[in-house]
Amino acid sequence: MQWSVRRQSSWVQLAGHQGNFQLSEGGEVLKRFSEVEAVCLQALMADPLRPFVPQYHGSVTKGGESYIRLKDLLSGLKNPVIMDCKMGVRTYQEEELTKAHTKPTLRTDMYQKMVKVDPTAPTVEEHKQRGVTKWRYLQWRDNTSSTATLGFRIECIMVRDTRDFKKMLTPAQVTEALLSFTKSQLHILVSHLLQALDEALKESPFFKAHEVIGSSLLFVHDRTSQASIWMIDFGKTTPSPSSVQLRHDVPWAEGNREDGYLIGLLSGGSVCGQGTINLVPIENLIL
Ligand SMILES: O=P(O)(O)O[C@H]1[C@H](O)[C@@H](OP(=O)(O)O)[C@H](OP(=O)(O)O)[C@@H](OP(=O)(O)O)[C@H]1O
Ligand SMILES: Nc1ncnc2c1ncn2[C@@H]1O[C@H](COP(=O)(O)OP(=O)(O)O)[C@@H](O)[C@H]1O
Repeated sequence: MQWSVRRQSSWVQLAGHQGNFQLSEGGEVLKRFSEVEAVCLQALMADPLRPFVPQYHGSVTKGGESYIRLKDLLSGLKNPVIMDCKMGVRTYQEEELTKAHTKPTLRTDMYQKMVKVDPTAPTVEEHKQRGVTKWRYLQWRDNTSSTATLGFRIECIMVRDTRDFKKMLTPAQVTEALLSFTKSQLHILVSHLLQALDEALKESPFFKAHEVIGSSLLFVHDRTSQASIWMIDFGKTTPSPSSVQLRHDVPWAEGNREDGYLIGLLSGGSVCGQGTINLVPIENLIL
């Protein structure tokens, strides 16, 4: 996942794969087609979670590429503030672990991403091979972020503001402005939206029957009364085996398929509720 901010007019892509999205007409975005994601979105359109999922309009082929058509969640917002939180206690599928054990493929790009963050993270052997398996990389990312402990991690926050900052002089002033602004929205997000989402998840046949891996909650507000939370990215969300009844609120152990989604929702809600937003280092706020 890149910490990228790409802007096409007012549209912003906070995270995710480069080149996966295209802005389309009529308040839609196009996301590179994935069968797994399309099947999930189709099912979600008839599920209690529908109000929390961008409207799905089927697929389209453009320039020889297939895309999923989604409602543009930023459409109509002048100065959106967006936060992408990746949910769950792990971001790799169990199949990735099996592959790492049985048929390991070494990824040089992931080794390089790892070394860039922490040159001491790879083992002696990984340094020698200049590669790590995808499972090893994703697990390392989970363990070195809040994913494994809190059940979610903040991928990126973006604040756009057209207020006049010219006379805002000191770092303290800027910090205070940012924090007070974000804080004032937390109340809305926590008390209303997170609770409503929690209730919808508990009612949802889709949620009961799916292992939700690597999916994000996209928080969007525009500093007015408009605030929303959206479930996005179902590229690694798959039906759980019929023999497994997922709870979503217990830790993962190999074979139990648990994703820990509700652990993340609960801890995210309590972090926000206490107003302790210092979980997000200031340098990660992109203006
Ligand atoms: O965020 P960083 O540390 O860059 O790592 C990324 C994210 O984990 C991506 O997950 P997501 O799409 O949920 O953000 C994952 O894509 P997958 O969805 O394919 O697992 C990428 O795997 P590769 O696409 O194999 O590189 C991996 O390189
Ligand atoms: N329907 C949407 N409307 C507006 N922005 C979106 C929408 N879906 C995704 N995005 C933006 O794109 C980013 C990456 O989305 P995601 O589905 O996670 O991509 P990937 O599968 O490549 O990881 C999000 O963080 C968000 O900023």
